[in-house]
Amino acid sequence: MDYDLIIVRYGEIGVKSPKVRRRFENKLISNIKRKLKCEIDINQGRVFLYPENFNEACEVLSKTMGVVSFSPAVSTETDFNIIEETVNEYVENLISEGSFSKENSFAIRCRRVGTHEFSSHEMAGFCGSVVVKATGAPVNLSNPDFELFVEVRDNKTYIYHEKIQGIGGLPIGTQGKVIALLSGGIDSPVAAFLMMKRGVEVIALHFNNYPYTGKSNEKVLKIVDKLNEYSPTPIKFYAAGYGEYLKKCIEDAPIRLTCVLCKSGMYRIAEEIAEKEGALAIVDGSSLGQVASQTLPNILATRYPTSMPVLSPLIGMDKIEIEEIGKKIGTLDISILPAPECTAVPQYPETNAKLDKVIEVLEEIDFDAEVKKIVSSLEDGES
Ligand SMILES: Nc1ncnc2c1ncn2[C@@H]1O[C@H](COP(=O)(O)OP(=O)(O)OP(=O)(O)O)[C@@H](O)[C@H]1O
Repeated sequence: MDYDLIIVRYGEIGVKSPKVRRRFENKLISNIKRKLKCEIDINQGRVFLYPENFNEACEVLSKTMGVVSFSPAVSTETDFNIIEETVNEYVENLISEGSFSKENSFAIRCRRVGTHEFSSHEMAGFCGSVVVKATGAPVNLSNPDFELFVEVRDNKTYIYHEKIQGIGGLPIGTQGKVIALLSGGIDSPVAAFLMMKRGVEVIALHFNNYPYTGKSNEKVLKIVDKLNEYSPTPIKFYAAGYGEYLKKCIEDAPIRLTCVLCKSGMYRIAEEIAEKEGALAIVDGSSLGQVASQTLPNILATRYPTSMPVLSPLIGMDKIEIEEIGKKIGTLDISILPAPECTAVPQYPETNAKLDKVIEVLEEIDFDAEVKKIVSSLEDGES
């Protein structure tokens, strides 16, 4: 099919006040433009894209936050004779591509914006009769095999047959920045993705537990690369060397508390980076009860030293639900690549941490000084 343009629909942006809406629309357009060189118009709640390569454009739109659905379309003038010609040509192309035949029942779905001497119902009836005349296919308005969409907007009319689903959400960059704790496991990439979908710019922070895990950051960098497919700009990546701090926790604190102290340190360091980067929250992949560190007492104890909000978008999800999202967005395949387990995890990790005891231990290990040390030696850079 020789398309002229792609019609892009966005959802929640449409219900904002005009000022906010304009800002969100501009962000959506600039995000698309960062990934795709093409002319873009915006009009009456729709974005119109005029790409050179339609496959590439569809690929970009399917990974752009804020896009609810999109349709490659042909455009024509709002004139019955020209519409008849265009519908005939469109249907001919569909038949030769094998996507429609006279055996398929069909319906015309018409929308109309502007002032015209016909109703959308009349236009649908007209286009339906054109298709019947050309193909002999039966009309079925309630349960058709095939739908052809005719969208009349003032003096322009658009014809398309596909509504390709996008991710939805809000354009990245409309909701500020967060620091996402990215482990290389299954959950944290999904958590980061869900926050990106709500319009935040994510800065990734990984803790390298070497020598208690492998030395390489390769796996987590692959995950960042995958998340980059959904981001208009490359995600900034920080890697913190965490082995020395873990050694201190193991040697100088009750062994059962290692995971609690490990997580507390992550949040505190994330908070320091957030302040430097102008981020207003921390995101992690906690899911209640999934592992020892994710019980309610431990969540309270680990977050205590941090005053910044820690957002856990997976907190109420089951592992299967999380894995399904990971699969859909392409991070799961990377997350399940083999990697050494962390050997700093004690045999019996604390699942019922007592806050006053944790506070006491944090003082004993001079937590703040440890955090400072790690922050000052951070490696940062774009992934
Ligand atoms: N090495 C790490 N670097 C950065 N963040 C981490 C690291 N380890 C854990 N986290 C953060 O803490 C969250 C909870 O980690 P935990 O190890 O308790 O659970 P998990 O189910 O193994 O998480 P994941 O599947 O994301 O690895 C992770 O989702 C992630 O956000």
